[in-house]
Amino acid sequence: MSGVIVTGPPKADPKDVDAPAGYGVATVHEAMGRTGLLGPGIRPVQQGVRAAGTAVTVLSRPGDNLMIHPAVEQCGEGDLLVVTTTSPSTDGMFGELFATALRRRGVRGLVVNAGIRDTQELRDMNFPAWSRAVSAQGTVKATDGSVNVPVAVDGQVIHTGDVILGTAALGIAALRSPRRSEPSGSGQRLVTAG
Ligand SMILES: O=C([O-])CC(=O)C(=O)O
Ligand SMILES: [Mg+2]
Repeated sequence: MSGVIVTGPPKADPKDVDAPAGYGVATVHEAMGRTGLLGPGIRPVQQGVRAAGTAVTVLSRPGDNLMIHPAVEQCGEGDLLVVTTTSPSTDGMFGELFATALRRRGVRGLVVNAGIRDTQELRDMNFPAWSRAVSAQGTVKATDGSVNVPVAVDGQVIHTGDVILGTAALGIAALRSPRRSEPSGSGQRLVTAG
């Protein structure tokens, strides 16, 4: 796989990120016309958290978390990291070390369409995270992939710059703004994870 790292992608307007943060996922999803709900395969790692952030996306090989490293470098204040793999995987590709690095950059949380580990530490850190699986299975750091390209997560395509909202109930939704189709990339989708 030949990868690409897109730097300096368009970011959501902070008011578009913070506006839905006070509402539950179900409310926002309904208000957006019941569109974009991701499947229930992505589950909260802990209860009692809510996160809203701008998507930085990662496409990795299964069982290989190399690309999360450059993705962390692309993350900044108010972002939320979204990771998927090129074929299904439940390996634990994210844990407390990555969470610590992301938190230092002001990142608000994580959605990983694969496995997560160090879950007790993530709860102790109060780091909001949603995943397909919990698994201590280690991953290699060997193969290139992509950062900030569109990624598919449980039935929806998430673009870098989309707004992601997560709460600790069931469900995850992706809601697309019509502006997203503009070539300038100035629009964002609202993605909710609950
Ligand atoms: O290091 C890894 O491969 C993933 C992990 O456990 C961490 O981020 O703490
Ligand atoms: Mg670890």
